Amino acid sequence: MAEAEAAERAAFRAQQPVVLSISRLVKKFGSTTAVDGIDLEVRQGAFYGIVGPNGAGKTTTLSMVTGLLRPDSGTITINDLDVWANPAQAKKIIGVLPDRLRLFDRLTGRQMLYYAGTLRGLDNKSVRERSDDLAAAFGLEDALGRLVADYSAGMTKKIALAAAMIHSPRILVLDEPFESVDPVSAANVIEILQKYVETGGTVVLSSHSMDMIQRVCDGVAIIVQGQVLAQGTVDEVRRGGTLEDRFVELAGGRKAAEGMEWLLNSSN
Ligand SMILES: Nc1ncnc2c1ncn2[C@@H]1O[C@H](COP(=O)(O)OP(=O)(O)OP(=O)(O)O)[C@@H](O)[C@H]1O
Repeated sequence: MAEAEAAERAAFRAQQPVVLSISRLVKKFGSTTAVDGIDLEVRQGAFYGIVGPNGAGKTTTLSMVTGLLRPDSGTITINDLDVWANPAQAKKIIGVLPDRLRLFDRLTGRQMLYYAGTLRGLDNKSVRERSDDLAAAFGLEDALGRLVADYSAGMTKKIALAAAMIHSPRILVLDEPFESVDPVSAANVIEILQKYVETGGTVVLSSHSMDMIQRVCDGVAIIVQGQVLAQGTVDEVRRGGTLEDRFVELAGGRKAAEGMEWLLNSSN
């Protein structure tokens, strides 16, 4: 986005209320500290990206934010509501796209949206109307009658995203929403999400696509080994370079070819 526009948006964003606050969050799995004291604040209307190398703790963090995984310590509040003290209330205002999709895939797309909507308390008519709107927005009109088990990876991602949005949540937490999604569909999804944040919704997503984050997000956090090493507006974090350069610098540089002589010499 243009620099002046980005600065204007950042100034506006700084005046918005904090909708997600993460404080001193810790999660260990045995001897592995997956999340090591994370502090983060996300304001209303933000399009916020969380990036980090594989195993950095992104999914673990987002699972705790959405009430799926209990933290060892620390607090998470959404709209001033402590997620782990009031999980049922908090979940009403969150839409979740989890990382490892475990869907009821013996349902058709329409049945899955019906299930998601009804579970969130919507009546039949609203579910039907919203399902049609979402299917059109995600280009899934022709797939609604088919079993989700038979969807491609990208289609599965899109139906899960539609299910996450059907109850019009105030905050969407999306773990790698663009993985396997083709570029045209990704652009459509981004457009939908941009409209959503323009009308006061908030998006928090994790992604490995630095280009996309740099292009569409206004805030970003770089997480490495369970800690936030940089956070702020995308311009603050990238410091004049690209987000990818800053990411590689903080993640410890490239070292892929070291010690791989056996492979590199294999054609001799
Ligand atoms: N259920 C679990 N049991 C044991 N260890 C786990 C569990 N879940 C995550 N971990 C470990 O916690 C660390 C953080 O994992 P996490 O999935 O949060 O990383 P990530 O940043 O989402 O990675 P990726 O980009 O590869 O998806 C890793 O070392 C992982 O092996």
